[in-house]
Amino acid sequence: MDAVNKVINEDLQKERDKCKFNVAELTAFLDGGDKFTQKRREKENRVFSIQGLRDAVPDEYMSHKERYENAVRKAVIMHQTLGTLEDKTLTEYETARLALRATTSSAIFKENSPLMLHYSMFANVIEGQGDEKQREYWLKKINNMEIIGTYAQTELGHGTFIRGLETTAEYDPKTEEFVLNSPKLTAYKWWPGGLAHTANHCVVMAHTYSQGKSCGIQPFMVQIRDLETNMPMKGVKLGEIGAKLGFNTVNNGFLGFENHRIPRDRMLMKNSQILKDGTFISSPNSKLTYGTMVYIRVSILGTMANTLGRAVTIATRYAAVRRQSQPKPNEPEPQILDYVTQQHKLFIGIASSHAYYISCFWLWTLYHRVTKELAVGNMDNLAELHALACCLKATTSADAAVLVERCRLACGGHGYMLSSNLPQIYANVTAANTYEGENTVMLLQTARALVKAGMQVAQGQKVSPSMAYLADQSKMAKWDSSVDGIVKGFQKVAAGKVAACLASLQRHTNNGQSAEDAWNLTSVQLVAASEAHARVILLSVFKSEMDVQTLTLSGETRTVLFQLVQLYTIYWALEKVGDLLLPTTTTTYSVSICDTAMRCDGWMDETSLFEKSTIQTSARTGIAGLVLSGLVYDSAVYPELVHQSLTSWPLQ
Ligand SMILES: CC(C)(COP(=O)(O)OP(=O)(O)OC[C@H]1O[C@@H](n2cnc3c(N)ncnc32)[C@H](O)[C@@H]1OP(=O)(O)O)[C@@H](O)C(=O)NCCC(=O)NCCSC(=O)CCCC(=O)O
Ligand SMILES: Cc1cc2nc3c(=O)[nH]c(=O)nc-3n(C[C@H](O)[C@H](O)[C@H](O)COP(=O)(O)OP(=O)(O)OC[C@H]3O[C@@H](n4cnc5c(N)ncnc54)[C@H](O)[C@@H]3O)c2cc1C
Repeated sequence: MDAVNKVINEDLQKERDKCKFNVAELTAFLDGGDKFTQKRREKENRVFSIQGLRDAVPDEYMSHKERYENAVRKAVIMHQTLGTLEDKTLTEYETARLALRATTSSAIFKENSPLMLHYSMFANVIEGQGDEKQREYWLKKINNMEIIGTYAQTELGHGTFIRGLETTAEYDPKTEEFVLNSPKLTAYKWWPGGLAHTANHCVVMAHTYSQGKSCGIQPFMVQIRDLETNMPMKGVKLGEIGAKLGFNTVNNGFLGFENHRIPRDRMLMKNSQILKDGTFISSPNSKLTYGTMVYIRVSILGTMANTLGRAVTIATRYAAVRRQSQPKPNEPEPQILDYVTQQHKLFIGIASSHAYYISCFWLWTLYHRVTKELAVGNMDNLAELHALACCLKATTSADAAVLVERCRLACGGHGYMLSSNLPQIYANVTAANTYEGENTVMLLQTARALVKAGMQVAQGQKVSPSMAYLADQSKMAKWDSSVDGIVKGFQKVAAGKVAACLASLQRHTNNGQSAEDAWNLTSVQLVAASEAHARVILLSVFKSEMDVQTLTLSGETRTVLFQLVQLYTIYWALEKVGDLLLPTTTTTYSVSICDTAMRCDGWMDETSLFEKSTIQTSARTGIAGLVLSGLVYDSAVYPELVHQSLTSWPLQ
């Protein structure tokens, strides 16, 4: 340890010495307690002490094939090292929490492991979709690595639209088998990780038919390669999809079927069944088939916390050791960390990473509760979980990608070097904007739930807890610049946007548009409403969970954590200041600006501005007026926000 300390850069050491809180306490807080920090370290020490996991040559100097082989080699060592560490004494929540923090894999694979999908979606889909017998049979093989699997859903022609999948599984009662086919090129599975050369089994989502009728999309366990030779099974076509921005060691592949037969019991039958004679028994809720995606969307919040945490750690350390320019003559060049603009770039990354951890733990708790409810047939909270997972997955992955790129830029030229690892981290993080549900599509899913909730509020009905604030708007006091006050402001913004969406949908349908066209015409606002809702959740959960969870921490640690909460909140208040300063009462702006098409319960309806080109000029003038009146309306708030942001960002 002494030897290591001696080579630590002097500036970095000075920064560390300035720390006013107990680092071990904060670490244990994030891990969920000392016991878990210890478990995590044990895992890390085992992995990091293995010489064979260090690359002799940097990945980027290897050929594509060498990189893949090197990744497989390391994945095998990782499994041999960690495979036995499963701790039966932990609850599901604790295991998930530990897995979130113990991300040894990201230190070993720059572009992820070829077994990534085996551990995540493949194992989870058997857990969630298999009946008891199937779970018992397959999970043992999965845990022992007797088989290696992946999750094959996306096709060349369809990723988002699952109901449009073209792979078919037709039941043949004579042989009690399903016959799998890829009728067209667009029906080929395209993207699954590990499919190209690694996996010998996969769960295939296929459009299922029995007795000449569609039984919807169902999951099937399919052996795709011979376990001895690793060659494709009869009627199976496999290959690699090609080079990508990142994920190059994940071995993403394609898969096609030609009359490939599998036994009846390979359909995962926890939710839907096909009996021997071909009778189809449908799931109590067709969306249960999509359960694995919900699981991964929840875990993506943790992935974003870790990934952003890595990037901002690299960039902040760099900012401590890098010196540049000479603002004061005859004085040494300052550390770039002393520039407030540099702090502005980096500290929001630190705050966001913490916000995502906290939100992820919170969402896991809901996930585990809903999973338990589903096990006893209670579907009441599935829609809320889905709506939260979608918008939080989309918002955190979009923000994390922006912030990681900002970290890269904050390292100047060195951030452009692969040796900084920031380009690879960016490639990983930006992928999350697309995989597991493309972000716009995810936001539109949450928007569906928001629109429903908005209509329920209008009819005086109760809505789900995370959307209850939509009903409280009239009672709500004016927002202010405290953290809780800003959360209220964001609730007003989201409620206003939802109301504007409802009005726009109504107007379009009144004008004779179909519900689908009205939805499409309103979709830019729907996405904005959904994002605003996600901001409400992220801000309010960060604050409220911190309030409760930090009670036992020392004053110094609490202080720094609440500085992060404050920083995160003020940052987003300033980012969305236009939204926050728009007046939310009908009295602040009037019909005369550009007629009722522009307003909805006092909220500006942006679509109508674009649509009504004839009134665009007057509408623009109107916006200026609105913003001005907004400033008057909240004149006390804005300067205070700016002041607070400037004084609280440079954390001690
Ligand atoms: C776009 C949607 C969400 C819905 O599409 P749709 O065809 O309009 O759906 P629908 O059948 O009409 O249903 C709409 C209805 O279904 C509900 N719903 C949709 N998904 C869920 C869910 N998971 N849980 C609970 N409910 C769900 C929606 O809320 C709608 O409900 P509503 O009608 O409003 O009451 C869906 O098809 C979807 O999830 N698409 C995204 C595909 C995706 O995520 N693929 C992931 C592939 S695997 C992968 O990327 C691995 C990456 C690697 C890694 O993880 O590391
Ligand atoms: C790195 C990576 C790993 C992956 N791993 C796997 C895997 O292991 N297994 C697997 O099955 N899949 C995997 N995928 C596939 C991934 O899940 C899909 O790419 C994703 O679901 C998006 O689908 P798509 O590619 O068809 O995009 P599209 O749906 O074609 O999206 C293209 C554009 O169309 C827009 N769009 C589409 N539909 C709508 C709509 N209804 N309303 C508004 N806009 C819309 C989108 O917003 C987007 O801008 C992976 C993808 C990546 C990038």
